[in-house]
Amino acid sequence: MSGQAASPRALLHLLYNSARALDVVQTAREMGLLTALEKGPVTLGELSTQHRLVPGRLYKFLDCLESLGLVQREQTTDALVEARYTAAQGLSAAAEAVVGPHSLERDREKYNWGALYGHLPEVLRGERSMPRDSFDWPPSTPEQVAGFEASMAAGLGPILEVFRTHGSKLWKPGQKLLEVGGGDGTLAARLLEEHAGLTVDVYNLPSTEGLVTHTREKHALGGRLGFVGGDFLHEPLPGGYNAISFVRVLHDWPAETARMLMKAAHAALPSGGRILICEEFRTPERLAAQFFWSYFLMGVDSCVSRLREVQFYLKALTELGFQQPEVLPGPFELVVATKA
Ligand SMILES: C[S@@+](CC[C@H](N)C(=O)[O-])C[C@H]1O[C@@H](n2cnc3c(N)ncnc32)[C@H](O)[C@@H]1O
Repeated sequence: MSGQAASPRALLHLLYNSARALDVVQTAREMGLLTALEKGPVTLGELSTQHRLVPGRLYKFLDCLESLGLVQREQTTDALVEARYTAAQGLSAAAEAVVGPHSLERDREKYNWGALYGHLPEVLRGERSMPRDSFDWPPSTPEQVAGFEASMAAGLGPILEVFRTHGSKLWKPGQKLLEVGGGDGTLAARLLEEHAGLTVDVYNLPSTEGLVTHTREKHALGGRLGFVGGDFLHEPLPGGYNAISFVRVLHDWPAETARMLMKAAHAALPSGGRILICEEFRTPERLAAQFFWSYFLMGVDSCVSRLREVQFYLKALTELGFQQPEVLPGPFELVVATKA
């Protein structure tokens, strides 16, 4: 794949055809064509025989995928059936994540984005916002709290993976973690299942206590999964922990608040205690994955929701006196630093 961005005009043509483009991608996924293409190169002849498809029609179908930049074609003769195709590595996994049955995008559709759709001039002028009964930040009604935390838990996959990859380096038996803004406790529960000697307290707004209780019961975790109700904007973080984590929390707040929270963690940790920060650090691909929220949150001023470069955190942690800030690799990176 060239990896080059489409020209503005090409991109706009594709955007205009987005419903049809999705139909093509979904069909390719469902018919197993993406997997075959990813194992490629494969010729049009082979692909149409394997899947019992009409070569001339499949060629046009593959033109659609090629225009989207999802496959590359080599054509050295005039014979259509000899055209050879290769898909971008990771295409099947990407299609699964974005258009598959458990797609994050599908989950986002339940939010009332239609309240802004077609009204962006008023939204941008500050004359129209997301109705608070549709979405409030932080979530206010019990339904909003439960719906929001369930959405967050559904998107934990890449986070669980980075924690799993570095688990043996991160945790020692007997350690206690404070999971700040820890949602319904799903991440905490998964960490507890993987690390027998660990205990975790979720620190979250008091309104989420019932959700964490439910998670504790669902995973049969007893006293290993605790809950500390509080509001980190108005109270210090509690002490007594070896590590404090912020997972998809700091990016919701302006830089000053994010720094204030890292400072609160520094104050609460003992010497040798660690801060862990995991969220989507800003890259072009992640900005694209964030498109829905960039759009939706135009109507919600109380939620800053910005993807920050990882350097922001490394600099802030060093300035606060944390030592050896390190970026552990993974589908979302994990920043870890130690209090001197
Ligand atoms: C974007 S969610 C992330 C949830 C979870 N860490 C995850 O990644 O799935 C932000 C979390 O911060 C919590 N939160 C928001 N404002 C808070 C506050 N003032 N004090 C404590 N927690 C807060 C929310 O309730 C929510 O659980």
